[in-house]
Amino acid sequence: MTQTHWSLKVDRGRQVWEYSEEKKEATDVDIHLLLLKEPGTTTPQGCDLNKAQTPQEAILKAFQYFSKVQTEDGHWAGDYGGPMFLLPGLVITCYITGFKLPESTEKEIIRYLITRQNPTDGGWGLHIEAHSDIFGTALQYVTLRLLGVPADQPNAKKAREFLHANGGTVGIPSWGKFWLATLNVYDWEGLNPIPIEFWLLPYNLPIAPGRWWCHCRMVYLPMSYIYARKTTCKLTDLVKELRKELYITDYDKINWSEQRNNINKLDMYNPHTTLLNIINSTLGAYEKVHSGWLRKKAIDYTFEHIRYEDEQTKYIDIGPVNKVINMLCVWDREGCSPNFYKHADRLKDYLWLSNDGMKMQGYNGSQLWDTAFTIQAFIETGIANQFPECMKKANEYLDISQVPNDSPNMDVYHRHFSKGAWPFSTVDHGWPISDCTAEGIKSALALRSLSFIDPISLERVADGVNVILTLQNKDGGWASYENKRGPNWLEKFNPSEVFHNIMIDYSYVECSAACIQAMSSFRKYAPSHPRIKEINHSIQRGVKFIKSIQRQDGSWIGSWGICFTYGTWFGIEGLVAAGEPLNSPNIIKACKFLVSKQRADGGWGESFKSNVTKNYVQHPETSQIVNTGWALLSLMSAKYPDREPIERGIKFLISRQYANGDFPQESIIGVFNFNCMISYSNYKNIFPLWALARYNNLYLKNKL
Ligand SMILES: CC(C)=CCC[C@@H](C)[C@H]1CC[C@@]2(C)[C@@H]3CC[C@H]4C(C)(C)[C@@H](O)CC[C@@]45C[C@@]35CC[C@]12C
Repeated sequence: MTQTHWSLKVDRGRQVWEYSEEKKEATDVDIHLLLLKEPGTTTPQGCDLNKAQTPQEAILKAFQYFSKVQTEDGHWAGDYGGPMFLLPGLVITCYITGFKLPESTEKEIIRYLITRQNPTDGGWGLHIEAHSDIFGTALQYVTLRLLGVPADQPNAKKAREFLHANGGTVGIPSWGKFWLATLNVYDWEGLNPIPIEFWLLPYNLPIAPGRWWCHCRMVYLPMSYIYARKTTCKLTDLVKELRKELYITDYDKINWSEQRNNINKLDMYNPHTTLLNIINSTLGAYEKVHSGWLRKKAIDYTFEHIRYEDEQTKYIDIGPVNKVINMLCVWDREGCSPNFYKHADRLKDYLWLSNDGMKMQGYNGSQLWDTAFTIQAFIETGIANQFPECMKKANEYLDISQVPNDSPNMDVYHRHFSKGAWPFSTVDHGWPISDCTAEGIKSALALRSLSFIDPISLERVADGVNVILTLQNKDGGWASYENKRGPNWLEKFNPSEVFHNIMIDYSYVECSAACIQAMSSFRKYAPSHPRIKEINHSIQRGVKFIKSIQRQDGSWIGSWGICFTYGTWFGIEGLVAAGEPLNSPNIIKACKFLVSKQRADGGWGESFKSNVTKNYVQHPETSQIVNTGWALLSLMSAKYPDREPIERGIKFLISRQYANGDFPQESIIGVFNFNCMISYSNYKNIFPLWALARYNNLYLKNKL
């Protein structure tokens, strides 16, 4: 019997890691997620340790194992960590507001930071696999110190040495400057202005915030509030010590206004444009003369939007960055009010425990996303009917996660329709996403092949299709949460230095292909639906868009996964689902591209540098099971005529499967804004299984 202090509690997708003083018996889910036993050695009921020899055995074992680590409420939970710039915001907010995290949580956070420290140079980077930089190192250093780690503790000392050897913290990117200024260890003069009056601009101006990508909008909303209010931590003894530790010169002698555009070269990925620098200087001058009346009006206005976002998401908020800044805003406005405590309670939704310690996730989980893919992979095996309880629970999760209504006063708060959409994580979060809605539709329809399922009605599926239809952009593609609302040149104002493409929501191959697939599937189930003409037309436009962004070499670049294998998987599946002939030049070229990237070990493996550089970069070590899964799914979807590369890929996957049916966790596989990587720990169980299932159906046709 395996014992644990920590156990995952779930409720309608909400995930909270609970600590108990006394050790309790660990569930299969806890053992799987916390790696409480050597990976590959656990045997939940029905699993054994006889390694699979054939594709069919591999499928059965993979299904059996993964079905046993489904949570009680029907979803698959996993680690959605990776970025290193999130946890510091949470800890700094707790410190400033005086909200004390439980000691058990603090201990696990410290363990995480120490585990993830670069042992060679003592720093941290933008994400767990990135090179060390100032953003990562200064923020983790501050976090350790706020959690009580003394300055002379070896890990802290080493981190400080890294900072000092690289010029100190003055050259931290703007989001780091923001957090340090709130903590009172960076002067507000050292920041370019974050003008709150912007929020009062009318929507018909192309630069109005309502046109920005929702993540950018929802981060700069509370940031501009805090900047306007200059919400700053008290000058405690620890703050005074940090002022000494972070810099190589005397804090009081730093020329702060000269630091506004000082970004360390280790951190720089997206340099400011000249236009942005000119605007920043102008805004700097405006700051000195701004109207007090207008500022107050803007502060009240932004707080009303912050409150709306909090209430619509039950205080989860759209993402980890605005989550904690909104919490700070509520504290600034109301002190430790009931709303402040609603925020504090939802911090738990972002804190994820794993074998490396406790981190802040990039979202409140990836529940719906992972569950929708799992359902589709399971159905494609042809043996889902042997797992009725698992499939029924997955269907229930899908059912309760569909967003029931539009948000109130959508226009005022710049929200898109959400009735009928699926979110990425939970219904409480509720922000609709194009491709999550698409995967929700695809999996809801796929479940209809199982006689024991009480399926989601076609009316409700049509509500999802409606959201997709409304989200199609003028270019024929689909963006992530909303339509593309602003011009491309808005990107010239991107102030973030570390991310690409944050200003507006662009059309992506992933989102577009998923929407095409969902509508193609829907028209099979509802061929005489009143909107069928509209759907057909939308699919055609989508196909044109996908073809228009295919690269010369036949690939598509991925924006949310690493990288070309991910994008190309979507590109091919989208075209095939729409009915594109398999001998079309687009499909042939895409397959050729994939085959040209196959490695000697039979698999495919990309480095995260593919995303960063926007060119295919082979993984420095070996093939990766998830990249291999995507490449194989693509080739088989296109019915690639040569079976040999496919067989080599399948052999590679089987060779990597553990004897118990689980698969190893390899390199990080997700990404956002080209430069920051994010973990999808369930992908290792989903995509190899899905590829094996397709292989069996295509070539072996063996009943399992
Ligand atoms: C505001 C910034 C720059 C940082 C905060 C992080 C978030 C922007 C991103 C963290 C999770 C992301 C990646 C989110 C996750 C799901 C994807 C997707 C797989 C559904 C994809 O296909 C569409 C875009 C995603 C919603 C994502 C957007 C960006 C994040 C929220």
